[in-house]
Amino acid sequence: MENIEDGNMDTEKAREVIVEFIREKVHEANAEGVVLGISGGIDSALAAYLAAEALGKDKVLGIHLPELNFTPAEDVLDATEVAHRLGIEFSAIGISDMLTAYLENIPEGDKATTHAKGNLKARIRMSVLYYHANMLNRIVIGTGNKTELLLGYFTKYGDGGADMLPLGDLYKTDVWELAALMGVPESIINKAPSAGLWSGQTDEKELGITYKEVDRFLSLLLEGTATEVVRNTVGITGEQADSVMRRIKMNAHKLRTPPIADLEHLR
Ligand SMILES: Nc1ncnc2c1ncn2[C@@H]1O[C@H](COP(=O)(O)OP(=O)(O)OC[C@H]2O[C@@H]([n+]3cccc(C(=O)O)c3)[C@H](O)[C@@H]2O)[C@@H](O)[C@H]1O
Ligand SMILES: Nc1ncnc2c1ncn2[C@@H]1O[C@H](COP(=O)(O)OP(=O)(O)OP(=O)(O)O)[C@@H](O)[C@H]1O
Ligand SMILES: [Mg+2]
Repeated sequence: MENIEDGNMDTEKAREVIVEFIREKVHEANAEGVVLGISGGIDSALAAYLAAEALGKDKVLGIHLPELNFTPAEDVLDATEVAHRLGIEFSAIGISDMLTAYLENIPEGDKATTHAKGNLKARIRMSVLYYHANMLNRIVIGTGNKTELLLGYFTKYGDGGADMLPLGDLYKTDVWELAALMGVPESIINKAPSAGLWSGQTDEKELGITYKEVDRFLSLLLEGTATEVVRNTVGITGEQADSVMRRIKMNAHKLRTPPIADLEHLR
C-alpha cells in the first residue's frame, strides 16, 4: 500500500486499474491494438509500459515523430530505448517535411507565430497516429494526465486528440511515481517535462509553477478548499494562483465536445 494517508494514491492498484481499462477499451472498440506517439518524455513512456502490459507487445505500435534539427538527440534515444525494452513495434517518422509543406501551402504560412506553429506540430503528430490507426484497425492512446487536463495544458485536437486517456486521472506527480514503479528508464524520469513545441520550452517554465505545487493546488481545490486557503497551504504567490485559475477557466472548453445549436424546439 502506498502513502494513501498523505493524499497519494495506491500506485500498484492504479496500475492494475489502468491496465484493465486499456484492455477493455480495445476490446469494446473491436480493435486489434493501439498506436501511440512516444516522445522520449515520461507520459508517453508510462503509457507505452501500461499498454504493453495490458495488451502484449505485439499489439502496441509506438511512433516517434521528431523534428529535424530541433528534437533533442536524447529524446530520440530515450524513445527508442522504451520501445526496445518493451519489444513493441516502433517506427520513427520525421515531421519536418510535413510541417514545411503545410506552411508553404497555406497563405502567409511564412508568418506563422511560434504559438500557431507549435500547435500545428502537435496536430500533425495526431494525424500521423490516426493514419496508422485507420490502416491497422487500432485505436489511439492519448497520454494526457490529470494535471494537463485540468489546466487545459495540451493542444486541442493535437495531443488532446485520442481515443482513450489511460493517465487522465493521474496527477503528474502520480505519473512520476508509477513510472518509477514500472521501471521506466531513469533518464526519462529525471528529464524536465516539455511539450517540445518551441525552443527552450519546459512545462514548469511556461506554467510558472512546479508540478509539485500545482498538483497540490489542484487536489486541494477539487476537495472544495477555498482558493485563498489553498494558496497559503501550498505557499505560492497570488499571481501564480490567479494564473492557474485563469488557465482552468479559459481552457475548460477543451474538455467538452463542441457545443451544438439546439433546434429541438423547432421540430
Ligand atoms: N471559449 C472557447 N470555446 C471554444 N473554443 C475555444 C474557446 N477559446 C478558445 N477556443 C479554441 O481553442 C483554441 C486554442 O486552443 P489550442 O489550439 O489548444 O491552443 P492553446 O491552448 O493556446 O495552446 C496550447 C497550450 O498547450 C500547451 N501544450 C501543447 C501540447 C502539449 C503540451 C504538453 O504538455 O506536452 C502542452 C502549449 O505549450 C500551449 O501552452 C483557439 O484557437 C480556439 O479555436
Ligand atoms: N517527438 C514526439 N514523437 C512522438 N510523439 C510525441 C512527440 N512529442 C509529443 N508527442 C506526443 O504528444 C504527447 C504529449 O506530449 P507531452 O510532452 O505532454 O508528454 P511526454 O513528452 O510523453 O512527457 P513530458 O510531459 O514529461 O514531456 C506525448 O506523450 C506523445 O504521445
Ligand atoms: Mg514531452
